[in-house]
Amino acid sequence: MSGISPPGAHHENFTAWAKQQGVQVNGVGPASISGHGLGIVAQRRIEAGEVLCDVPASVLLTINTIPESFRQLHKEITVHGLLASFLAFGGPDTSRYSHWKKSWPSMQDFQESMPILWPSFMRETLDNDGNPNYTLGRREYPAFILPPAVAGRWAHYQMREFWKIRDTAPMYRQEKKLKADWNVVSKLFPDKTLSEYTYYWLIVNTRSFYFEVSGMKATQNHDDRMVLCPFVDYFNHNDHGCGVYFSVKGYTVTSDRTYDIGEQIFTSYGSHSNDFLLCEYGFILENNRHDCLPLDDFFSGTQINGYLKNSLEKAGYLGTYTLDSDGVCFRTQVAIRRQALNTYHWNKFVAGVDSEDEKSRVAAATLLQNRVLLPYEAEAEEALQRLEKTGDAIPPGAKDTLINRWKQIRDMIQQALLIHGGRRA
Ligand SMILES: C[S@@+](CC[C@H](N)C(=O)[O-])C[C@H]1O[C@@H](n2cnc3c(N)ncnc32)[C@H](O)[C@@H]1O
Repeated sequence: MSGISPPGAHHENFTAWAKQQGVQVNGVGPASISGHGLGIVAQRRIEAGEVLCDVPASVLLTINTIPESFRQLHKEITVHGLLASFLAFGGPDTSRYSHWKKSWPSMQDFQESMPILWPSFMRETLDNDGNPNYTLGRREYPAFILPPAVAGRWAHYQMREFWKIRDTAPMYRQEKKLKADWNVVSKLFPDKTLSEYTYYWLIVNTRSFYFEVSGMKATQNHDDRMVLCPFVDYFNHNDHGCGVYFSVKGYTVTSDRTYDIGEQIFTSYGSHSNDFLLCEYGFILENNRHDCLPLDDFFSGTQINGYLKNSLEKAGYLGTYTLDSDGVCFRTQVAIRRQALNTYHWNKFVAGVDSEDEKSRVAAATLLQNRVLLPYEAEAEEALQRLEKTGDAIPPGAKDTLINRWKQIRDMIQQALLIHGGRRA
């Protein structure tokens, strides 16, 4: 099949090692797949419901696999941070994993794909020529080239309140987590560099699986119940994919449908939007049934008056506003109508009474268009224009991904403008 080639010696060695450790592999194997790094392909026709691989718990890398003496050095650290520290600085105790380590992507791969590693100017406003610009001219319109749902910044004048980075944005939460972990680890290994640590931290970020093992505190953060699972970490993600099941015995991957020989087989990492996938895994899907855009910023801070906000809260409709290929969600419709309609009509809408007259419908559609959809569309148009002009300071992989992502965002918004009556096809 086009774009699929043999994986190379490191991966053959790793697969042989994994099998020696008790990993059972059935009718599938790793391959190099263009645009996907390594992935898993069918080596024969696969039927639905077949077990494709089975990884015994004894082979997993968990906090319990890490020698007690190494673990004890790290007093307060996340499981993520500890696994990364062990892989980076665990010395001879990690030699068992040498074949596995050689099967992983390089730091350069991460620099191309992971927003957290992209050059810092990419977080700044770009001027009309696509150059970083910290002091915009009066006639210039600013643009941020990282999507708001990744970096938490907006350039559109209506969203200036969010000009400053929101520390709740996914990329900044990720940075905060890395910084906190490195704060612990750098004191234990003062001669090591942040770059060495970051590489393994991102390996754990992009390749770990949810698991519960004894020794994890009951209070352990749900997001931090993670382990590394050899071979299963070769599977790439799709919005439909094979089931990955865990039990105390280990992990099993079972085929969700039939596959032809040479076809790539995916698992699903979860119901993630493309902005989430970009931030956490460094890629986006061309078609993603879970894709959506959060709209909460349009109803936060001074975007909405306190009284209306309180009534939304009382009614259980404050926050979690989204837009997807079907338009804006019902919660968003409720929040818009809280601002566009009087309380009587709003209460009727919330109660599901279909009493909306033409005047109310137009008022809600206009507000949605002017407050949310047009500013978001302008954000996308400006980002795309600047991106087209940026030179080679942006890693080529990053530029392609961002252009594709902003186009998806723009398409979703334009679709919503059609659905909600703001624009004709
Ligand atoms: C668990 S690993 C999967 C194996 C990985 N492709 C490799 O080369 O080792 C997760 C990483 O694979 C890549 N990936 C997963 N699904 C992808 C997809 N649908 N398209 C492109 N890259 C994908 C991303 O780089 C992601 O961070």
